[in-house]
Amino acid sequence: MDLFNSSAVANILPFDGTVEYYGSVFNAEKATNYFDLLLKNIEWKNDEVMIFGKQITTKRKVAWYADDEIEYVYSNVKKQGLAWTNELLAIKKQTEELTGESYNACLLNLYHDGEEGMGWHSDNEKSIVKDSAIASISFGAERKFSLKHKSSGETVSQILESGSLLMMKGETQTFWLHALTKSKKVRSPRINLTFRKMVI
Ligand SMILES: O=C(O)CCC(=O)C(=O)O
Ligand SMILES: [Fe+2]
Repeated sequence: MDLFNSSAVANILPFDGTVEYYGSVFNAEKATNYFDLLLKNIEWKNDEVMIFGKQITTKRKVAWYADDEIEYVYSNVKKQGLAWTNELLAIKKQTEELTGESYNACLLNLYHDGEEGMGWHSDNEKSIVKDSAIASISFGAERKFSLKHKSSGETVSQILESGSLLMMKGETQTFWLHALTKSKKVRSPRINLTFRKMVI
């Protein structure tokens, strides 16, 4: 770590990948403002996922925004990327500056409360550029984000604050799963954005 560079961010993974938690990068006022704008302006849809061969409609809502021509196949459902909104472009720009990476798509998730979460998975579809950075921005309720090593089972957790940035990169998706843990204690909504680099 460069001790003279105050923006140096530590890797929270012990091995086999890099996950950097920057903490809050948007102040509370900006975070609340973005939460309200995204809630209102994003075309939220219930997600369709395949669980043990059954099509399930999730309570969690999702949306897929991307540069032209990029589509996304997920649980056998093909999604055409919607055109970037002003606030998404502003958040994307700031995320690119902070992480020193560029992104061409964003998956948004709206969790109404702690009863909604996301199970263990890795974002390693062929449509994603291999080992590219994925930047995750959170607004609203604080939630626990966990990573689990695929062979050792070792886990690492991080509370994601409102306005925070977490970046996963390198071999993280090859060796680790991640999940958003459910919690009965969380009674307010959270919006998460994952900026990605898709193959074009
Ligand atoms: O909500 C989160 O923090 C995680 C979202 C996630 O893993 C995903 O969209 O692939
Ligand atoms: Fe993910």
